[in-house]
Amino acid sequence: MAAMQTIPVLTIDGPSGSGKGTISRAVADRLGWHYLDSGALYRAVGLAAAWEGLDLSDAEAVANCAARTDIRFETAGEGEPRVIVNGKDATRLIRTETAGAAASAIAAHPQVRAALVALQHGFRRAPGLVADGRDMGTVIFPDARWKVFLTASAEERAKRRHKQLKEKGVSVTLAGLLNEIAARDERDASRSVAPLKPAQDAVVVDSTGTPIHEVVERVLAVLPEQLRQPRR
Ligand SMILES: Nc1ncnc2c1ncn2[C@@H]1O[C@H](COP(=O)(O)OP(=O)(O)O)[C@@H](O)[C@H]1O
Ligand SMILES: Nc1ccn([C@H]2C[C@H](O)[C@@H](COP(=O)(O)OP(=O)(O)O)O2)c(=O)n1
Repeated sequence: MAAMQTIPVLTIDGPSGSGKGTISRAVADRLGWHYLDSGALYRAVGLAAAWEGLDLSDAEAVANCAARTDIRFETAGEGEPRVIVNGKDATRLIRTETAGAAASAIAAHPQVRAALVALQHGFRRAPGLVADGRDMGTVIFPDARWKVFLTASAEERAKRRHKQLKEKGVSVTLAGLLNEIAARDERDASRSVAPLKPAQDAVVVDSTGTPIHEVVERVLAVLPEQLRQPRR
């Protein structure tokens, strides 16, 4: 346990579309650290529960499903790792807005969150971890050395998501996305367990109007100089 606590963690929490995944992967790559996409775990459980035809409001049933769902991340070169759920490649499926809404619904159950704690702690491996989510700095890694809360205006987040989905060939309206984002923000921030809010000791980074490379530098600036040396 003591050895585990010495492994450094940088947490990056924030609302949907704030750029957590993009920035966390880039920062983890620059540092040569592991990356935890905790949202993908909730999305995978939402999907597995839907595959089993479970009622997503049934906390016990979904928590049991979370405990027995096999979730693997497979990194193959550049880009997003593939996400394998119960042996099926769910990389694309988990990214749909439907899967996002299912994830947000099942994530409100304390029993489901509890079922995923040990799995998330297991990602803390040398030389370090960048953990991306909603409660990384508040609940899962409260002892993390560095904590960032990444935000952007709801309009900008909806525009980013719109562009991202359009590039994937998914057709959605900007107005519809803005509504979805506002509803998900509200549900994630108002739930009683692990609500979306900055940890007291988090540095808030607002990325509205800031290009990706600049946001990466602003997040890296939270870490000490010697860790930021380029690896190659
Ligand atoms: N600072 C930024 N400026 C413009 N687009 C961004 C920025 N950060 C992220 N994006 C884009 O916004 C979309 C959502 O980013 P993502 O990392 O998936 O956010 P999150 O994980 O917080 O939901 C992606 O298409 C990404 O390329
Ligand atoms: N640590 C986490 C991560 C995600 N969740 C929930 C809340 C979110 O609405 C869903 C999906 O999270 P994800 O980070 O993949 O979603 P976005 O990419 O930010 O839209 O899961 C959570 O409750 N706790």
